[in-house]
Amino acid sequence: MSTGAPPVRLLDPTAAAEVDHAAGKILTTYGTSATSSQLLEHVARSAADLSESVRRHLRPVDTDDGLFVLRGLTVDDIAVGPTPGSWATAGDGGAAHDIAMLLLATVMGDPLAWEGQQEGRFVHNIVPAPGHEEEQTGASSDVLLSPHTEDAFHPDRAHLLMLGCVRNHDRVATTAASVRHVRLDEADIATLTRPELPILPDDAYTNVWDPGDRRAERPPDVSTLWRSPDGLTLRFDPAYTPLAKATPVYRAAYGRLEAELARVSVSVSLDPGEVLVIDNDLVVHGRVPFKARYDGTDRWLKRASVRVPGRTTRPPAEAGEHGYGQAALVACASRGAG
Ligand SMILES: O=C(O)CCC(=O)C(=O)O
Ligand SMILES: [Fe+2]
Repeated sequence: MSTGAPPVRLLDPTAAAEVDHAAGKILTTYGTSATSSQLLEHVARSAADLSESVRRHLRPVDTDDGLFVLRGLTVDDIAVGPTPGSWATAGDGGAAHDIAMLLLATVMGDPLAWEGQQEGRFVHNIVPAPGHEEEQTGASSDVLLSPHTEDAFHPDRAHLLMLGCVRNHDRVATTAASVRHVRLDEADIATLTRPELPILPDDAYTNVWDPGDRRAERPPDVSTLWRSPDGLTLRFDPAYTPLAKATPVYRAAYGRLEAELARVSVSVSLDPGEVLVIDNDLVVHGRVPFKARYDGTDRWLKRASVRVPGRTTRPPAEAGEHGYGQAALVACASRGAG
């Protein structure tokens, strides 16, 4: 695995204070980061008022790395309180950071949430949880979280994924691999562009159709790779892809893509206050294994998802997919709600 340094965008103290101040005002008004339409409208208005300097730092991902680290925000390790024992008990822990994430998300596009994930909240808490150590979800720890496209099963998945660090004493790394750095021959790209396998919903969802549901009988086959007008993009989640059903040719090409992604993968150990912004069409992300502490000092990330209106990075056929009954909730902030 390569450890090439990711592009860093540094907010100066004035720009960082501006984001903190706007988030603090919203938190004082609502007393919670739980999202209501009023709070989202307030976030949209405040985001529209952020300075040119903040906006410049949040311009689209502009290198083939497909990501950047926003640095300059800070976290008070004492004031933020102990790391919650699971997302379900996180409540308003680190609520000011939730709102800061929403403000940043809103500058970049429309924040996105899911009815069936973390009770529809727009900012998720990613913390290790007892009993989930070996899952392929954000709550695991003991196992490698293998590289994946976020919410790969769904046609309305995020264009951008944001991971904001609240605490990471053990400097546990997120991994990221860009499809724009892989070397594959044209035949493999053509094979992996052909829809041959579905991607099934991951274990973090509570209310998708169960496998017995008649509507789930025909999971749509999807393209793993796609040549968009912008360049090559991918949709990849081997842990939830029934590879055993593929032809040997497809399996071999998929294996070569997986090996290339491992070759170009970089490790990003986030420090408190840093926000990793990942282009979910270019980059698959994961996390190295670690030992959870379960003592209130565990690693704690905030996660937000963003849709960018007008993007043309995906196969048109995706628009007809059912998404397994999972509804995306989109705050249409970038179009100036309120
Ligand atoms: O824990 C991490 O660094 C990434 C976890 C992850 O895949 C996610 O939150 O979507
Ligand atoms: Fe993820």
